[in-house]
Amino acid sequence: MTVEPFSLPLASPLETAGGTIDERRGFVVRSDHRGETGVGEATPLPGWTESLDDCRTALDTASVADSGALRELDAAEVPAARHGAATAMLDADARADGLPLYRWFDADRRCRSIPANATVGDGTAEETVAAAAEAVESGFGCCKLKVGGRSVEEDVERVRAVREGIGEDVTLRADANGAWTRSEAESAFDRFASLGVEYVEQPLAADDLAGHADLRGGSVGVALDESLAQKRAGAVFDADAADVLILKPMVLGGPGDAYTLAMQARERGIEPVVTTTIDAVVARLAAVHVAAAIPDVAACGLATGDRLARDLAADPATVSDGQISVPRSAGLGVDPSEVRTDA
Ligand SMILES: O=C(O)CCC(=O)c1ccccc1C(=O)O
Ligand SMILES: [Mg+2]
Repeated sequence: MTVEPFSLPLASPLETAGGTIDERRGFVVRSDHRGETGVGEATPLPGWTESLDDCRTALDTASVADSGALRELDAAEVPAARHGAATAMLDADARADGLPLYRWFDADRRCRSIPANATVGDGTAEETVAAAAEAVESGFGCCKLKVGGRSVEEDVERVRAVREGIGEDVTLRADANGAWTRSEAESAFDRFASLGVEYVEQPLAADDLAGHADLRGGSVGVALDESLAQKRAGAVFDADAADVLILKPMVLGGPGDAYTLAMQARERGIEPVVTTTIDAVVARLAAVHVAAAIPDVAACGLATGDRLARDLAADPATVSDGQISVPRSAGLGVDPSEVRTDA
């Protein structure tokens, strides 16, 4: 296994209630397995995963373990490092079996494209309406707005302005990134109901599973994201705390773990939604394959590639009309030799 660092600036930083993401640093991982070279990506996001230093240390340690690198990497401790190594192995496996990765997960499936939501960062009402309108203009049928960075009053006005600007037919979601108190969340949910908001991601702090369970039951759903990063999925299931689970393969330890969790969620009547952590092309492709393996998947947060100023390779999973095309070639759909950290 080889490990190569990269650093990619964002052309359009993502403003959230938890801060601004303006650069992504990580590692390209290559691994020889079953006669194929597979490629993976470990792009940690502190707060969500281990730090960049801890990721590097874990990958270096795993790469000198001559077999079973994956066994050295604990999904709870170093999820991004494990994602990098696991993706490289899966890419090689799927290549060896001549299947696109999503069909390596489920050979019976055929999927040409998956629906995506547009991701609209925090901003003034005018900025938010402009970004949402541009997304709808380009064909997105679902927009996710970052909220929680300003007062509930202001966020309600932002969402109202967007709803008026884009009409009734576009699905609207919000993501508070854990910013609200229980009473702020209750008032936001009341007001969002009449604006047709489908669900709010992480309205409350990650550890408040009981508070999230109490918010459920109305027309606005509860989606958990940070809670899943912090807690075991079993605790989220046991608390009946979610209508929707946000699955970020980079946070969960890899594409295989994310796929397994998606299927477990479905069995419990919880809708899985796959998203990136604003990753480079290799990890975005892995997430696209996880989403493609889920029958009738809901719109996913995977249209994030255009935020990067440059990338590790050309992206074969193109976005058009709010749909992401699913690569049909074996593995992830990118040639490992075309993945370059100095691009
Ligand atoms: O879900 C999306 O639309 C894009 C991904 C996204 O919002 C995100 C990206 C990086 C870190 C956290 C988050 C988040 O969902 O909170
Ligand atoms: Mg989120």
